[in-house]
Amino acid sequence: MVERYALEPLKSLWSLKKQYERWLEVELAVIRAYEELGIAPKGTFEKAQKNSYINVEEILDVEKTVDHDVIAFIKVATSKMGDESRFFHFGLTSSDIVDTANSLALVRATKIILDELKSLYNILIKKANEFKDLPTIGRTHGVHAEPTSFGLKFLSWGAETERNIKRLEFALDEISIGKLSGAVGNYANIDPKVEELALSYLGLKPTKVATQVIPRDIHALLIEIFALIASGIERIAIEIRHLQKTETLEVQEPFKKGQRGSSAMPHKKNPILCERLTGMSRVIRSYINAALENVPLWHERDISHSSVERYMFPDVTMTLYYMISKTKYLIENLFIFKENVEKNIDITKGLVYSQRVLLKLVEKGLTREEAYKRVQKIALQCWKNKKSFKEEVKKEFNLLESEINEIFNSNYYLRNINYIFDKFKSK
Ligand SMILES: O=C(O)C[C@H](Nc1ncnc2c1ncn2[C@@H]1O[C@H](COP(=O)(O)O)[C@@H](O)[C@H]1O)C(=O)O
Repeated sequence: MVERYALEPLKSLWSLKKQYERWLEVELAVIRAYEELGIAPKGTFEKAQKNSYINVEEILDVEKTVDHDVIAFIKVATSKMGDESRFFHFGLTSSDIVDTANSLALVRATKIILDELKSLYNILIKKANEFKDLPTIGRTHGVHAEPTSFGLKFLSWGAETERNIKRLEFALDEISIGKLSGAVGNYANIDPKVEELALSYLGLKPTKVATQVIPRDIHALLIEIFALIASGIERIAIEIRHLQKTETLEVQEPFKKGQRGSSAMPHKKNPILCERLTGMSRVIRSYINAALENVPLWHERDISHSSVERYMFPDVTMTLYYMISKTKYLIENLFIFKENVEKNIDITKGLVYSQRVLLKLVEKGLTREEAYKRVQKIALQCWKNKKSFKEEVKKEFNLLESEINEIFNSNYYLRNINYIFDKFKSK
């Protein structure tokens, strides 16, 4: 992970020290279960907990010799224990510890991300309501289409965030599993009751069917949903970048006191945060492939997924957490230039009302084909000669002044906006 983007509390969650502490948490939960089930003598858990020892440097030093990270951990963790060490890692394989501890880390990281996502959702919905009644030009293919509500942009992002919250809650439930079923996942050397009880202490459920590891499709889904969330944020960032173009200037991302836009051009305020969010989204999406390639492992497992996950889990969760936090700041502090929003509706001199002219003529008895041809003809002339479409419509068609004014009115396009907002609320 790039230090520049590493935010607490996720940064320390992925430290090596915290990783060993989670491994110990799992090992101790198993000892507690052994004691509870009468397999280990009373007091074993308390002694094991008291005498367990973690020292990152010492573990790394032992690893240099044994070239096996879990074995190095076990050696150091039990180095100050007495007889209770007999129950440490008893009947377990390394991945019982690593995978269960990974689940703990992912559950904790996902809960932090979920809270942040819910907070972003609230900010988006607040902005949606604030700008619900502000007309803006809707653009399709980058070309002015028809007026719409400025608040609807925020509502659309909020609705997407709401879907992503539900998806992430599903993935969180799916990843809330551990496995303590031994070398090939068949409980040959461990009683399934130990797994059930130990995992319950950790707030996890047993994996329904495991090999030596928890199946990687479960992790892949989580990464895909993280990538979906990142892409949703990129959608927001791209909209803001487009709306911040000099020619458009409807919005501007926050620009702090003392901030400088360009080393060369002092006049500039660039959408640097939105561009960063766009780039980060690419990085997160790029992990989808690796996550999917982790799914087909050899036989009861191979360990090709492990190195991938050392990058992927911290990188994806930390980057996403950074992205959501910054998007909250971005939306809360976004400059919205209402005058430009309103002004831009009219830069095509009324062409954006062409459909309403067409429909009025059909209402008055023209065929659709005839009406389309006649409206398109004057619309294209107006486009070419930069003439007012409203004035040409007045000249060309026999319409009442009141009908013309009703047609060329951006507020008309907001007539169902409350319906849309209510429909969203009532889901
Ligand atoms: O309980 C066991 O250990 C069983 C063993 N399977 C293993 N399970 C978990 N870890 C293992 C396993 N094998 C190796 N290692 C150690 O994993 C580390 C992998 O390092 P990296 O590829 O850098 O992520 C690296 O430190 C490896 O030494 C098996 O033979 O099935």
